[in-house]
Amino acid sequence: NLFNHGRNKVNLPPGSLGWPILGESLSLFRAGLDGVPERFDQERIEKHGSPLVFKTSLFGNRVAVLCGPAGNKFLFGNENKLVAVWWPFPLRKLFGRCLITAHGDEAKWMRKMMLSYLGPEAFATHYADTMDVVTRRHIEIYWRGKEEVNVHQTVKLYAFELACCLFMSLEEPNLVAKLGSLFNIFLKGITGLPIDFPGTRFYSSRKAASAIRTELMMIIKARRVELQEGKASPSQDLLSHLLTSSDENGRYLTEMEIANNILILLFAGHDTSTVTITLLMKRLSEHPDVYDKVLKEQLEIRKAKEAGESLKWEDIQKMKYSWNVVSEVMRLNPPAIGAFREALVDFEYAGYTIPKGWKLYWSAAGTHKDKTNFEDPTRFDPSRFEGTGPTPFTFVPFGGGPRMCLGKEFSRLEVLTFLHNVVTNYKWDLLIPDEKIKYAPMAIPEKGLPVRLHPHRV
Ligand code: HEM
Repeated sequence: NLFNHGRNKVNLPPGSLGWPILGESLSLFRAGLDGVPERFDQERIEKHGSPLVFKTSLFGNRVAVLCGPAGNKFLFGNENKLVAVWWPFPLRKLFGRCLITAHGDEAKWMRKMMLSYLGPEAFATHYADTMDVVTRRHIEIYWRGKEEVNVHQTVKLYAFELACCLFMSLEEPNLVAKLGSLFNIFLKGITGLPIDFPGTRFYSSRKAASAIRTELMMIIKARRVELQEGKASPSQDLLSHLLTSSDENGRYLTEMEIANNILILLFAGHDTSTVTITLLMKRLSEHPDVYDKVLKEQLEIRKAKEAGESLKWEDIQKMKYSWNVVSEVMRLNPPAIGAFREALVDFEYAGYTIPKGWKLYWSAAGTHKDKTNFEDPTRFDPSRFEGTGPTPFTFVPFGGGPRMCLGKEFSRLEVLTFLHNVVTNYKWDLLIPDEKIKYAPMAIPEKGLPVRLHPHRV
């Protein structure tokens, strides 16, 4: 143990460990609530004079924050060697055995299995149509004929319905609504303190997670029977795929592991996509010139299709300008502000020692708002993504390396399909101009972005 060597004093990174137990967690929360999570990094880099790394303490853990592209590259490149993915306790406890708590070969296997359903090929062959159909249905039910819409609330519903449909072929409105309301209770306990007795958020969240698991287990068991009887197909959706795929030793996921993995996908894909679409609509309304260019690109795609024909994989590939706009939205407000790793061994970084067991943090918010990576970093400017785009490891909304976001492609398709359908139908005004964005821990406009809709005249 490094700390027992009186003679070899360990050279820890500069920084403060703050208060006992709480550490500097409150500063991080406060920076988020003020809408500037990057302030946490910026203040410490300035104070301690190291642009590369500083130490802090968060949620009872000693943490080294590795800053900027060099830190991102180091952490993404050393997964399973010097570091391994790590999530704070409430998450690990609530999700049980699944991808985010698995490491090494097991994590690789689970990722591969899920990716074969979330990657571009699956989209192209299995569900491009379905995604567009579900999106149009959502617009018909929740947007058509309305003068005003609360974007965040409505899109939340959309993301959940879409995931239920594509992951489990679940469309029965009452069951989706029941799962949705349980899921919202579940989400509230994920980032709070893990205090577990009746009345606390964590307790309600744990109860909601177990009620969702019970529902999922019923769906999984029913599907297993349908598959055995030939009434469902192995490639029908993610659920069938997980039930019928094994590793090279013939190991299948248990039903509980399948339920936990579906829960993690619902969680990881829910607020992230919702936030991206909500802030995209905010920026498009604030920048009419950008809106016009996006509309032009989307109308060209629409015009090349028959009336009512669904979007195809090739159409999504043509949405280049639109994707630059989405990227700039995620640069300014990364839906996930960063993520953690754990040190597997003692190692050196930038001349400092990081002891085994310490946690490490990479910060998308800090990297994206640093003027050494992006000129005039608070200005909204999609042209940054033209040509070769940002330099490697400076734009990291999805992380990188072996634990990069598994839903990167899925969310690209989801956001662009939604964007296509919303801009070709509407222009909109913000009912609260300059609505403040706060992070708790994900970015949301304070009142959920109420907008007034103006349907295009046809
Ligand atoms: C705009 C949308 C999204 C953003 C910005 C985003 C961002 C991220 C980030 C930053 C991570 C952590 C990577 C790390 O630890 O280094 C992550 C992990 C993950 N994401 Fe996403 N995500 C998005 C959408 C989705 C969607 C739609 C899904 C599922 C369909 C998904 C599934 C996952 C999973 C399963 C992980 C854990 C991967 C692992 O530990 O191996 N994400 N995401």
